[in-house]
Order: sequence, then structure tokens, then C-alpha cells
Amino acid sequence: MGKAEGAAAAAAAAAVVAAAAAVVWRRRSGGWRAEEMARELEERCAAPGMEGLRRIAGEMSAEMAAGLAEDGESKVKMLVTFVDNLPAGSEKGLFYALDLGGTNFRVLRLQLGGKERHIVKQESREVSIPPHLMVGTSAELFGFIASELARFVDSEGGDFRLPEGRQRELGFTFSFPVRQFSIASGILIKWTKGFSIEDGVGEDVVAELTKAMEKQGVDMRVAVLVNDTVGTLAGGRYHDEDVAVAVILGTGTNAAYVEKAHAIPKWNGLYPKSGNMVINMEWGNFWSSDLPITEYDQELDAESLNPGEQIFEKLISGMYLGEIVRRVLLKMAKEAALFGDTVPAKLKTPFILRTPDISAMHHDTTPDLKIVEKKLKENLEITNTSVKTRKLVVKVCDIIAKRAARLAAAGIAGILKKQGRDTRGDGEKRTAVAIDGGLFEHYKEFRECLKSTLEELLGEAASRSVVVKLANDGSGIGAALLAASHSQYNELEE
Ligand SMILES: Nc1ncnc2c1ncn2[C@@H]1O[C@H](COP(=O)(O)OP(=O)(O)O)[C@@H](O)[C@H]1O
Ligand SMILES: O=P(O)(O)OC[C@H]1O[C@@H](O)[C@H](O)[C@@H](O)[C@@H]1O
Repeated sequence: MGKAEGAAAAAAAAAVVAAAAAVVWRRRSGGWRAEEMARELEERCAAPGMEGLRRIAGEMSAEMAAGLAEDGESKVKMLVTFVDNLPAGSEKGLFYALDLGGTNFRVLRLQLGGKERHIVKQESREVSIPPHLMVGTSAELFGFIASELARFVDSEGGDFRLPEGRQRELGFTFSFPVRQFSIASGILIKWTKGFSIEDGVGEDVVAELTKAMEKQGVDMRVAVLVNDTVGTLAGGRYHDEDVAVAVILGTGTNAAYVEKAHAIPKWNGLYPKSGNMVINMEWGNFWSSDLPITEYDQELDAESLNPGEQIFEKLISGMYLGEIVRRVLLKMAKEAALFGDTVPAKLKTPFILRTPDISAMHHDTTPDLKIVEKKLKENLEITNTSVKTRKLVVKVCDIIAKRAARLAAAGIAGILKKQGRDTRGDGEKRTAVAIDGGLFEHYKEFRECLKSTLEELLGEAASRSVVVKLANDGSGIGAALLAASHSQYNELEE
């Protein structure tokens, strides 16, 4: 063997030895190194601590004031909704609602019976939005919505009554940021979550829907256009007059609240009789240097459909929590052999781990974490995991979900602070916070952590005057109620 061949052979042998040593080191240190990575993650995610969360609450409150002062002054857009009073409950008649969210799309109809009878009858249908429509064209998306609505109207039964000669009216809930010009018109500012439909940006979403309904032969007037947080506020207030804030914790996250009309310097419209104006905050775009952002969040954001945007939402909402956990587990697999010597192939697939999956693993109470074992096997084809490994997976879910819940609580505390409702003591007026969305509704550990963190942020006295309630399905009902209060036939009845 020549000198050159000898050197090459020696190098190859050395490489084999080094690789074997790395495997031994990783395997021996596997658990320890992964646990160390989990500890580092926990420290980073818990970094704000209560003081940091209080700072974030204060920054949210300040960003709200900045956003109300002038458009463009804050990442939190503080959109005027033209909703200056919320349904009182005297509404009567048949009204429809469309609720386009980040994952689901619902059509509803309500027969309202006024103060005495409230909601006489309600029917709804929910469909998942075909993923290809989230990245197609505006015509395809609104065509799909209109066709579902047409089918639903066709199924209207005799016990829903529309007075002779009247046109059906609709409340349109659209869960994306819209700059509104009236209660029933507004242009899409940008897409968020998993949507990216270029020709929709800058278009009037009511005009798009109306065009699509006409094509489907649906004779219906869009009486109101509302964000789902505004719908939730209206739906929540219908059942509880102390509701002053609405939060969505679903695929995305956002909040709306009742502001004093005189506290909106940028507002130059007619001063509302009620003296109030509902604001759609679009808080998902909030950012602060106090946010506990990790490398995993930065990589997720860089690879998202909207890099640099919706940072608060990407730390909190249902679309992203499962994906953050996946990224952490992937790095643990690569650097600490968490799942053995090879990195599971499926673990490299973005969004393969969804928030319902991490919720199920997080709530696993079986002695050997059988649900975790099943999820890892079914979703990621990871088998033969030890209980120790499964416990570490649950730990990562807990760290990421708790961070999200604490940040959501800080956001709510910021809104209450802006409203001067964060320091009310015993015997003072009660404030209700209506929360809707699949993440809050179904993720118990998240929900409980949010509530306990908010109580700690408010302190004992003030937290006794604030109640957080699940406003299930609020946005659809709220949209129908707002349609009723803005019906073209109202003046006829006065
Ligand atoms: N069991 C669950 N545990 C945790 N999160 C869930 C669960 N089920 C649904 N979710 C979250 O809720 C989101 C759906 O929220 P929902 O409010 O129902 O719809 P949308 O966001 O379309 O308005 C899903 O994207 C998911 O992230
Ligand atoms: O109901 P979803 O799909 O979870 O939406 C919540 C929020 O998601 C955000 O991405 C949108 O900008 C908001 O307008 C919306 O309210």
C-alpha cells in the first residue's frame, strides 16, 4: 500500500472511531444532555418571571395607546370596528352568520325572539377549510364559502321564519386583520396563520363575498363585517353585561375590547351616541424585547408564511405550539440521541406534530405514559421509547404550553390596565373576559395556567373583580346578533 493510500486508510479508521465514540457519548449522556437542553429551554421560557410579565402587560397597554393615537404608531393595529354598541338582547328575527377562522369555517342561522325569548332556535354547520384554498385565489376561497352558504340556506326548515318580502341578512365574521370603512365594509390588510392569498390583500372582503354569493344565487345582504374577537365580545355581552374584553385563543390569537370613543385620537368619524367604540386590537402582532423568544421560535418564524410578523401569536396560538415542540424534540434527537442513534425521519416534517397532539400527551395520566407512547408511534413512527424519554417529551410540552399561557395572561392584564380595570377591589364593578377558541377550550393545562397567572398579575383584590369565562361559539352568535342590530328593517319597526 502506497503512502497516500495508507494515510487515507488511517483517516477513514480515525473517522469510524470518532463516530463510534460520539454514539457512545451521546447514548451515555443522551438522557442527561437532553435533560440539560430541557432545563435551558425552561430557563429561557420562564425568563420574564412575574416581573417580566408585568412589564409585558405594561408594554401591551402602552402599545394600545400608541395604536389608538395614530395608525402605524404601533405593531398592535387597534382597528376601529364601527361597532359602537353591543346587542342588548331585544333583537328579533331570522339572521345568518358566516364564521371564517384559521382552521374551520362555520355557517349559522338564528331565530331571535327578543328580550323574553332570546335565541328561539339555532342551527349551524362546521367544515374544515381545505388547505389548498388557504393558498389559492380569492375567488376560489369566497366561492367555497358562498357555495357552503347556499347549501345551508337551501336546508332552512319551516320553523325559521322570514317576514314576507324580506331579504335574508348576514353577519360575516372574518378572522383576519381588516381596515374597516363602515360596519359592513373593509379591506384585508394582510393574511395571517396558514393563509396566503395574494390577490385578496387590499380587497374589500364584503364585496368579494357579495360577488361570490350572487354567483351562487344567494339573495342575502351582509349587514355587518366583524372580526371573530368582536363577534365573541357581542356574543359574550348577550349573556353577561359585564363582558368588556374578548380574547381568541384558537388557531391564531387576538383580542377586542370596549374603548371610550374620546380615547381614540386617530378616530375622526361621527362621535357615537353610546360614547364607546369596540376596538379589534390584532394583538398577535405585538412584540417586546421582554418576550422569551428562543432559537426554535426564530427558526419557525423565518420559515413561516409571514416572517417577522405575528410574533406574539407565534408564541401563543394553536397553530404553532405543536410545531415549536417538534423543533425542540428534533434538536434533542440530533444532539442528545433522545430517540436513539438515528434521528426519526418524520420528526423533520414541519407541522406534523399539532397542538391537539401535545395537549393529549401533556394530559396523559397513565402510569407509563401510554398516550405519549402511542402519539410518538402514530405521528412520528418513534417506537421503543423509555418512560424516561416520554417524561422528557411531556416536560417540553409543559414548558411551551405554560409559556404561551403566561404570555396570554400578560396580554389580558395589559388590556385591563388600559381600561383601568386591573386595580378594582372588592365591591367594585365586575369585569368579565370572554375567551373563545379551540386552544383555550380544549387545553386544560394551558387554560388553568392562564387563569392562575392572571390572578397573580392582578393580585388578590383585583382578581376577585375579574372573571374569565369560556364563551363557546361566541363569534358566530355575536355576528348574527350584530347583524340583527344593524338590520335594514330596524327603522321600519321603530
Ligand atoms: N384538543 C385540543 N387541544 C389543544 N388545542 C386544540 C385542541 N383542539 C383544537 N385545538 C386548537 O384549536 C384550534 C382551532 O380553534 P377554533 O377556535 O376551533 O377554530 P379557528 O381557529 O379556525 O377559529 C386548532 O388550530 C388547534 O390548534
Ligand atoms: O379564530 P382564529 O382563526 O384562531 O383567529 C384568531 C385571530 O387570528 C389572527 O391571526 C388574526 O389576525 C385575527 O384577526 C384573528 O382574530
